[in-house]
Amino acid sequence: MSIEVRHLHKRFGATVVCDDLNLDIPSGELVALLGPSGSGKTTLLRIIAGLEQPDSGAVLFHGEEATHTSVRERNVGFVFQHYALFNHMTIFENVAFGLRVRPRATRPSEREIRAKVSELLRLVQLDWIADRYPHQLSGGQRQRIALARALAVEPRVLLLDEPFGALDAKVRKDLRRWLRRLHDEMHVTTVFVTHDQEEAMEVADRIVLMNHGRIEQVGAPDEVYDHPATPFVLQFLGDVNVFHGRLSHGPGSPAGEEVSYVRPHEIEVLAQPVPGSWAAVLSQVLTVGPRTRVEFRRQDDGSYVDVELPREEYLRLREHQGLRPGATVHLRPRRATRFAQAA
Ligand SMILES: Nc1ncnc2c1ncn2[C@@H]1O[C@H](COP(=O)(O)OP(=O)(O)OP(=O)(O)O)[C@@H](O)[C@H]1O
Repeated sequence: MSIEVRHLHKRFGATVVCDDLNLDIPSGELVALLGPSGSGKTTLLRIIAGLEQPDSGAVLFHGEEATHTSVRERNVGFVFQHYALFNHMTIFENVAFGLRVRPRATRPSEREIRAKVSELLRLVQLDWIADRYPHQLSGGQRQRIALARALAVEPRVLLLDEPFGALDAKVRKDLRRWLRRLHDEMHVTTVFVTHDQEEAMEVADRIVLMNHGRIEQVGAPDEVYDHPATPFVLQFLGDVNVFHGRLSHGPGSPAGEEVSYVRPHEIEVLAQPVPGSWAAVLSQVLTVGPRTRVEFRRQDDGSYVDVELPREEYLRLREHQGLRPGATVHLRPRRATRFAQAA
């Protein structure tokens, strides 16, 4: 089921939350809505679901106008950050619920319900806890059951709002991979909201970057990371050093103020100066796992520069070049991104 969003506008009082949003989601795709808090991700998701009405604009499901159809007619499955399972029902009954409440005419038989629920519990790898109650499950297990429950009614679209937001980092990581595999098996068109760029990059086919109610860029994870359309996208997708003034680069660059962005892993640390390098003094070293983050202070203007190196590389530089706090080195950006300045 494809989803199209056309010229969507929504405001709450004076706050513009959707500012002329346009988006095409092909059938079977897994799309992440990524952006900072308040950028309008949840509102867009709720408008797609039918839980919220836009002020103007349209939502189309499979080419058909769905803007004013009810949630039920849209046949969407939801999972929220804190998905309330029914505590007095077993896991099996929780997953079966959506099928049991169907009108008699479309309700599957008891045998079909049993087969369907067992299949879904196997799919989320929790068939062995069918007889337990929600309070006997971990947070991660509960979210997997929430997904199984959403999938039971065979939704045309799956909408997930920060589904792993309340879980700890390790469980989140496991569930991301699991969601990706599940999606590859099911191919249900899925839209999921996150403010975590790593989660979006790891899970999604395409990322929709939102900022202040607008879409800044839509693209595959590599595409948005390697070719960010705006400074916002570049800064949101990872740490970056911002340099004002000219960096050394070929002739023909425009005169006047220029802003360049260089990611910490795109800076070389050299013992000797080369054209375009800056002398800098090492001020701090921080190692987290396999990566070492080194903070330098430029000698020319006193600004700070973050450099990230593989830990082994840092240890080698420390051993052979005396790279430790107080040492002077030369830094050269390997790659810089610049944006055309608004006139
Ligand atoms: N029902 C509402 N009434 C009034 N303002 C609202 C309502 N829902 C959302 N807003 C406002 O709209 C803006 C966008 O909210 P939304 O929840 O869509 O953003 P978000 O990107 O999902 O943020 P978060 O990641 O914090 O959930 C916010 O400023 C929010 O306060």
